[in-house]
Amino acid sequence: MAPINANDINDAKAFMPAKKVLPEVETDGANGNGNGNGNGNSPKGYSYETLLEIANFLLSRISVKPHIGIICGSGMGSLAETIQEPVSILYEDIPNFPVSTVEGHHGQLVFGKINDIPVMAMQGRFHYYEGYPLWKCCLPVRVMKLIGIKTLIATNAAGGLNPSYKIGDIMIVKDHINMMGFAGNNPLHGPNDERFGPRFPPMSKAYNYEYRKVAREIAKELNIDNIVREGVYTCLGGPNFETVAELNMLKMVGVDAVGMSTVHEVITARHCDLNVFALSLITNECVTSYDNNDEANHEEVLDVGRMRQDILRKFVSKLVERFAQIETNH
Ligand SMILES: O=P(O)(O)O[C@H]1O[C@H](CO)[C@@H](O)[C@H]1O
Ligand SMILES: Nc1nc2[nH]cnc2c(=O)[nH]1
Repeated sequence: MAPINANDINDAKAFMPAKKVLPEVETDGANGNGNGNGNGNSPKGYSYETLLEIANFLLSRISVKPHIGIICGSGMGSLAETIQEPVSILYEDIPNFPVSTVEGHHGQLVFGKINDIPVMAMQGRFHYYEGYPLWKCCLPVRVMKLIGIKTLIATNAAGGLNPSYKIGDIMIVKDHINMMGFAGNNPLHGPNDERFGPRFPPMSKAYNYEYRKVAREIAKELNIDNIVREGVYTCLGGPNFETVAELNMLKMVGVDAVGMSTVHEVITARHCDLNVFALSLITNECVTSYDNNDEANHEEVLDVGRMRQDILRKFVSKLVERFAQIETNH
């Protein structure tokens, strides 16, 4: 056989579901996991001033400041299609902004209104497995804070680990387990900038209780309470889906749904005092038995997102309306 060369290795990218050029893997920490000093103060991190520049760039493009930020999960980008009077800005046109590389993540911000409430939606989030350090995955959350957003609604696609969960269920996230954090990989790793928040932020009330209660009420009003659950989410680094043994371990420690996002975004959001609501769309049932021949795959994840898009749009637009009311009353 002909010897393998660098071009052959590059050709392997053709088999990846990437739609854009992959980012350089950023290893600005001594441990090579991309997190060392990566909280915005390292030479390779982004300073408060750089984030402010991004925020000001965005504010110069819009006429109304958004109150609520929405992160659209894999295959859930159509949530942003409910936005009226939309102003879309591609990530690649925003100075110093990362770009989306994953199928099902369009790669743009959409500003406008949902039920008359000014919002900003990320049609595409950034994942650790794309090669971004966690602080960079969460950079848009800090930008949200700087442009005046008070509430973050994070959505994600996740595997259902709780045996009672079905494909297409929507799980209100009541808590998370930061598995990557257990190994020291945290978006807040590195020097702390007090202008964003404290060195040691609490996480015991990460997912706003009032929002969760209202979300359950909305589920009843929309007659979808039979598919709406409440549970614990965890994020693993990905990009591979989990082994049977890994899933059984997660189940034992109380995880209801597993994905590859959200946890670090929520930590960053709580650090800078955003109110947080998160939901998981259960896109696949996790395989916890060696007798089960099913295998998780990204196409199915995207298909379930499409299948549930109408319900999710209705649900999220009600959430936006009611969360805004709660904030006005406070
Ligand atoms: O968490 P979101 O971005 O919704 O996507 C989830 O679905 C993808 C795997 O199919 C992974 O990116 C996982 O994190
Ligand atoms: N880690 C992980 N992420 C997912 N995203 C959608 N489904 C899954 C899953 O089963 N596992």
